[in-house]
Amino acid sequence: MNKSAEKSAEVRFERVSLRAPAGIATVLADLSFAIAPGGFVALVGPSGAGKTSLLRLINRLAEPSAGRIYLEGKDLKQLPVVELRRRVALVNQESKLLNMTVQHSLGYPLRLRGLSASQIETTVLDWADRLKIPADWLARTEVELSVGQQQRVAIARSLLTQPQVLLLDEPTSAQDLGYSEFLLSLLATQAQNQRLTVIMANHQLDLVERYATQLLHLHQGRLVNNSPAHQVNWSALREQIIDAEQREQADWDD
Ligand SMILES: Nc1ncnc2c1ncn2[C@@H]1O[C@H](COP(=O)(O)OP(=O)(O)OP(=O)(O)O)[C@@H](O)[C@H]1O
Repeated sequence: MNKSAEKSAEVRFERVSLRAPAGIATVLADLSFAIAPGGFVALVGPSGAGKTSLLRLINRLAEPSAGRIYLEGKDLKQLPVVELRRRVALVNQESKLLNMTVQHSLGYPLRLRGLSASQIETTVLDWADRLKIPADWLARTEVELSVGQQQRVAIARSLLTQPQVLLLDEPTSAQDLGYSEFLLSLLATQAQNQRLTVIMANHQLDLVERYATQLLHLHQGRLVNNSPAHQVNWSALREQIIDAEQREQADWDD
């Protein structure tokens, strides 16, 4: 990697490995890559390849067993975790509303940042509208929402704090095609216009290929492809991932 790419990188991994917490199994092995500000990264690979683990490293829900991770050139370990998590938001696969109504849950991170009640209300209503969260959901609690509806609320809650980096773990897994398409297009616009850096694990390659600017392809914890999206042969990639998943399933069945 040349020096200017290193300097301008928003997120940079330098020979990062991760071992499973209890044991010697290597979950991620020797990963090095850089993501530019405003990049929209498709993080792909078969189930178990390490996508969730990689996302968890970036907001320090896990620590590398070797190597370093940088945010705007600063080692993550030198950033206070609270500051890091304000700058880097993670929407994981089971985001919860913590027993609050949707409206309270959306306002909660803004309250923590000290915004006034009227600023909170305006921001919440604005982002609910942008993410197509109907007004009648706002008074509901978790048990009154489907998994897909909870997923939308979790994404809105992360976006309204305007993070610098947004980590998304399968954000469209419970959405219909129309909403998935809408969401990716909204994220691409945020990336382009607001310089939001998006790193998204997603299995729906046919959708992802239309919006991503960079591909990170993991296989068994190793980075097997890091390319600008326009250089990727997406149909070959789809075949590769399906093959890997079928091989793993066959090994499992034997
Ligand atoms: N806490 C843990 N302890 C032991 N092994 C773990 C732990 N977390 C993850 N692993 C293992 O690390 C590997 C990568 O898991 P990870 O969840 O990151 O994969 P993934 O690519 O996100 O998969 P999926 O697409 O199914 O969500 C798997 O083999 C998993 O079993």
